[in-house]
Amino acid sequence: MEYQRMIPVTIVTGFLGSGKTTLLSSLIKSRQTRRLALLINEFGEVSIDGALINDSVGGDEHVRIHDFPYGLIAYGDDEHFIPTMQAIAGRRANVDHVLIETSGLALPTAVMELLQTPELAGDFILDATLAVVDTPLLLSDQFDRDLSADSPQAAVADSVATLFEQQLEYADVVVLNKIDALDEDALLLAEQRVRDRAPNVRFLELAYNAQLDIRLALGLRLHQPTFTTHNHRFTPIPGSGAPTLGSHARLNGHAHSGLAGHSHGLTTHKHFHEQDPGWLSFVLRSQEPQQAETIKQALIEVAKAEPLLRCKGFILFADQSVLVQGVRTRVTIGSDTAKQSSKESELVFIGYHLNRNTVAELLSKLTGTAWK
Ligand SMILES: Nc1nc2c(ncn2[C@@H]2O[C@H](COP(=O)(O)OP(=O)(O)OP(=O)(O)O)[C@@H](O)[C@H]2O)c(=O)[nH]1
Repeated sequence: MEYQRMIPVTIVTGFLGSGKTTLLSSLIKSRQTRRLALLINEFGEVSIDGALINDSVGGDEHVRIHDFPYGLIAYGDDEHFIPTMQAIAGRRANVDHVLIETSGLALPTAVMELLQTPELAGDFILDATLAVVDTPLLLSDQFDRDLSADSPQAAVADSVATLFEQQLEYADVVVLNKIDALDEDALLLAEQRVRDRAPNVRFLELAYNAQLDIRLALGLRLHQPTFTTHNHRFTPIPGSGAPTLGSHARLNGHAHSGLAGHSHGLTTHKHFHEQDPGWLSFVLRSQEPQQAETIKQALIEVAKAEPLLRCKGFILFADQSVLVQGVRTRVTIGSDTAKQSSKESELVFIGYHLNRNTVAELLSKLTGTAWK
């Protein structure tokens, strides 16, 4: 039988808004000669990430994007994942690496399992699973449980913490992101918090401005059958100027052997998070032009008042549509403008038991414009 090269797959996971798409965009820019296929999965019904990555690709024929809105990649009810992967396998001569961005509410296990099914196992091999962490949120206890009361807020915190911990648990590599304003002590504390939650993580990497050296992200071969027990070493990026974490020595010596696959009992795990009906996403639209500062403050107020974890989309100002990104109460109005002119603002909201009418009313009141 003719030998067929297995195509390596990297899964990029991480909680809502941790910076997966931004990180992938920067990886694409540093791809050099690698030919990439990207599968982008979002929880919301409107694909924002796919559009942003498409902008980064800018017509590069060696990078192909496959968009999966609706957030349910790799579940039984997703009929596109296996055919898409098979089509990628069909053009294997032109694909060096597959990157899969899961939705911020997904565990990577569903994808990991599917890679082992008969339809895909002969063509793909898991390279590594990366979990991207919003480090400032980790440091401000936003992924901690609220043990103080049996309240709706505690339920949100509990659901967030569970998901966050499990994303870390299944990761080979944890990427500390959004660290541009953090000092060494803060980084060490963040490392400790990750290790407390996920002692088996093999690598911890630092992404300044959502940039990761591509050699630390792709081609890690952490799941190759030929791997035998060995020590890992952390090698600082040459010339990057990035400080190393003081305790990187502890990253060495995490022993694994044989197949080196995850021993997390994948088949027994119920992927309940994406099926947890508490997590909701909806889109609100407005036809009236918005004011930048007003909409920004309004979104911050909504995030303070309601269980809103993420919002993103394009806002129509007087003469153009501009990207808006909200991660909890941190809202930024970007410099990116929509490629296609739009006659309305369109925002995706994601939250836990988030009420659409309440958000629409609040946003309408705070902006003095109709949102529905
Ligand atoms: N300051 C700073 N902001 C960042 C960094 N990485 C990402 N962001 C911002 O964080 C927000 C969310 O980034 P995304 O890349 O869309 O996050 P995501 O994980 O893909 O989000 P979801 O797909 O919705 O889960 C955006 O406003 C980014 O500009 C970083 O390293 N530093």
